[in-house]
Amino acid sequence: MLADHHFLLVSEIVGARETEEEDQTNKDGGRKHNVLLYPYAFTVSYTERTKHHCWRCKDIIFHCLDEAQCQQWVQTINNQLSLLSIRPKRLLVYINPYSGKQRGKWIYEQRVAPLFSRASISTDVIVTESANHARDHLKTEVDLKQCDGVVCVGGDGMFSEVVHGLVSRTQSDSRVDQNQPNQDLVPCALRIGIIPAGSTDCICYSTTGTNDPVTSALHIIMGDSQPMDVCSVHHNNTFLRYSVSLLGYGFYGDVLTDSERKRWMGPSRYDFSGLKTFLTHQYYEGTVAFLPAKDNLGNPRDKIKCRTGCHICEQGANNGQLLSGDHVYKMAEENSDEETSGDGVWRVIRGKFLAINAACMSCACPRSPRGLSPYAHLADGTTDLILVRKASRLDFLRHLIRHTNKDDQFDMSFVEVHRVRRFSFAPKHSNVISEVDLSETSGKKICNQVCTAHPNNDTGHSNWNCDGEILPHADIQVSVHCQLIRLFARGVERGTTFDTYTWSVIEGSNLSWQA
Ligand SMILES: CCCCCCCCCCCCC/C=C/[C@@H](O)[C@H](COP(=O)(O)O)NC(C)=O
Ligand SMILES: Nc1ncnc2c1ncn2[C@@H]1O[C@H](COP(=O)(O)OP(=O)(O)O)[C@@H](O)[C@H]1O
Ligand SMILES: [Ca+2]
Repeated sequence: MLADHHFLLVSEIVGARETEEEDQTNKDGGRKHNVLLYPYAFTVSYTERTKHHCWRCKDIIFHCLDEAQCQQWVQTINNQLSLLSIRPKRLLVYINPYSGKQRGKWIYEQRVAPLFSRASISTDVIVTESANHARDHLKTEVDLKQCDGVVCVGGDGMFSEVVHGLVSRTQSDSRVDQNQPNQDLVPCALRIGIIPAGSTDCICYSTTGTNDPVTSALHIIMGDSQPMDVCSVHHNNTFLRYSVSLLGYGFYGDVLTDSERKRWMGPSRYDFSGLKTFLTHQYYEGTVAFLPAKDNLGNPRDKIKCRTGCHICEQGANNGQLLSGDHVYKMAEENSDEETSGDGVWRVIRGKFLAINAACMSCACPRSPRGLSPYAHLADGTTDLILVRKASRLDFLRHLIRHTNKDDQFDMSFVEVHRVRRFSFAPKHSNVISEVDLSETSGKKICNQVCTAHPNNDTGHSNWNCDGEILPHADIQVSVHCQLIRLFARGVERGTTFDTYTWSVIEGSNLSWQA
């Protein structure tokens, strides 16, 4: 072999192959003498980090004296890779051809499939024909033992379909009843990969640090694994949906409701509906009850970001956030003497809100690079509950704009934020008796609220935006299920000076990180 040195970690190699003739002359053009001295060559593809959390697949060509040596190198490298059991070998791929700018199929075929084939991954590809095609296929038809993971090509809605399919299938295979709000759910065995091709791509961005299809494909190939929390949403004792990113009532619910009628506009429908909803300036009255998270999981303003190998998420998993163990929890009215920082005390807040948002992860996306709750964690078993009370248009605008820059959107008198394990909401004008009782085992009614019957149930209510789907009920109960699913991702890697600083504060030592 030629003495041109390259160090490659096996764990960062995508695959090896004998170099095609055109590659030898094109890519290795500057080294024509190599071809004469060493006529045989093989190419090793590997991942390289570039800017802004993006990864690229690079090639190195190695030259050999004889063909047998060349083949042996290729075989040895690929054998080593096949021993890495964390890497997927068979994937089930769902493509939503209508996501975002309708480029999902092109993105997959042109940018992702060639990488999978380099990594010797075999795929079953399904282009969906209607909404819920992927969900129902996973729920009933697929033999899950026949693949090592599921990949969705699309936006947050498509990811949500795959989560619903996999989580529901796992529960029904284990005979677990999803309708019980207190039920501990069985974690899904298969990992999920997201190839971003949607309108918001918040889940991909929050778990990889970017919305780049090639980066996501490389995380899948490397067999990365990132556990993630899932919220279950119930109305009384009926299961409604799961949520992994944003549950938003008021502003984000209204933006979504309006934007659904404008799907033809593509991703810019959210800007249009966002402006319209902002100008409408509607507020909603209701009662929020929540169970705060344990103190060791930090708080939404502690400036500790969730990063690869996050210690807060590790604590969350160790806390044993089993929902069925909640019987010791009791109830405290707001402003009561009850110790509210300790675990186990429900709090109740009544008011008029412009928005009620629960962010189970940062919800960072290209529109808001720090996200709705910049210090929320992917896998700690909690969600950050953000209450935006009635305020002037100008103040609300200042709050919204802060999502797009570096200023603290929570540092405003009408905004409060709590890290919670469970919460519930009851709108004021409801024609049902809203019974917010999440703790069946306690035998105590946590919050009983008899609301005034309203003649027209359509007025005075917003809708919940549940990861981009509109929920049919305003009064809901939400529980966070710690680390219920896993993604082919590793969380956002450290890299900036600020992150390194935060890290050293947590660890009490000066650890640095090379990106
Ligand atoms: C005046 C300036 C206002 C700017 C405010 C910017 C805040 C943006 C925060 C966005 C948080 C998005 C959370 C993710 C939601 C997705 O699940 C959902 C569905 O995304 P999808 O259509 O499936 O890609 N998208 C929306 C916008 O509701
Ligand atoms: N073939 C299809 N035809 C119509 N709708 C589909 C199809 N496949 C998936 N969907 C639905 O399209 C919606 C939006 O998908 P998503 O991938 O999130 O795109 P976007 O980010 O643009 O909203 C989801 O609710 C999903 O269930
Ligand atoms: Ca979380």
